Amino acid sequence: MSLKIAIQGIPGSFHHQVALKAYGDEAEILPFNTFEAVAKSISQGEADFGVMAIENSIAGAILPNYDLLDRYELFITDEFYLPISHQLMALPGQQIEKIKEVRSHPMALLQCKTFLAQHPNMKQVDDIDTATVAKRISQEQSEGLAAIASEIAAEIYGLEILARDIQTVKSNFTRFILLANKINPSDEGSNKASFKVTIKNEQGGLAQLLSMLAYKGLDLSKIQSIPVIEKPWEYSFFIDAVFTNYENYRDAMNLIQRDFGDVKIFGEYRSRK
Ligand SMILES: O=C(O)C(=O)C[C@]1(C(=O)O)C=C[C@@H](O)C=C1
Repeated sequence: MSLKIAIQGIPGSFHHQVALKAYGDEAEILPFNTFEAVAKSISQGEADFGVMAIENSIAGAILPNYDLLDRYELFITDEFYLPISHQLMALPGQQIEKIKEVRSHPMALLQCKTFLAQHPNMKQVDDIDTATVAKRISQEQSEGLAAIASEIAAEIYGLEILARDIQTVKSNFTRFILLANKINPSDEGSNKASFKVTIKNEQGGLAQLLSMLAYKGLDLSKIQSIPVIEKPWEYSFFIDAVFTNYENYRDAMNLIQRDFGDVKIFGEYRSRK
């Protein structure tokens, strides 16, 4: 029986590409319009796994997805870095000067900010995902409308590329997390963990926490503060850390719980960078 994989988006979207690369062409893809619906599908066990973008090298973190990970009690089983190239596409035969509106996923529009600033005649509109816009343009034969999406989306939906590689810098990556509603069955090769620490707001508290993590040999690849919504102006810290010694990493987790505050571990997996 093939695995059911929840994603936000349709064939041709970047999530769809990651799902096939990570789980194989045999996977059954469950497409959703929102990240929240993806999280719900995984937590209820409808999907075996899910794919969720968490961070892009140009546009930064997708903050609401940290909250979904936490609120739906999901676990990170792996990560995936996809190189992202964006193409401006429209119906065949359209001229770039005649494009009045460009639609895409908000993260994709952000990654093409410099190009879009050079084309002020194009009104920018957020949409569900990159490929959905390409599909709609094709189905409705919309003139004067362009999508920002992948080359694969242009091929699938029969659109013509009007401008290539329009992301602000050529080397552009999105980090995706692979999610399940159960913890990773202990992977001997784990050398990375994602966890949330909620500490009291005391002078030097965060500095001491970071020193302890460094002392225990944890190399932080990301730290993201997220508001604790029940307590205005208090924050949790979502941390990704790489380690070489599993025992030292476990010690660090125990020390956080003993001396600093609450720690919630989202997953231990292999670093793919
Ligand atoms: O719209 C898509 O194709 C997506 O897969 C979404 C998404 C994102 O959520 O960041 C994925 C990768 C790119 O960073 C741009 C958009």
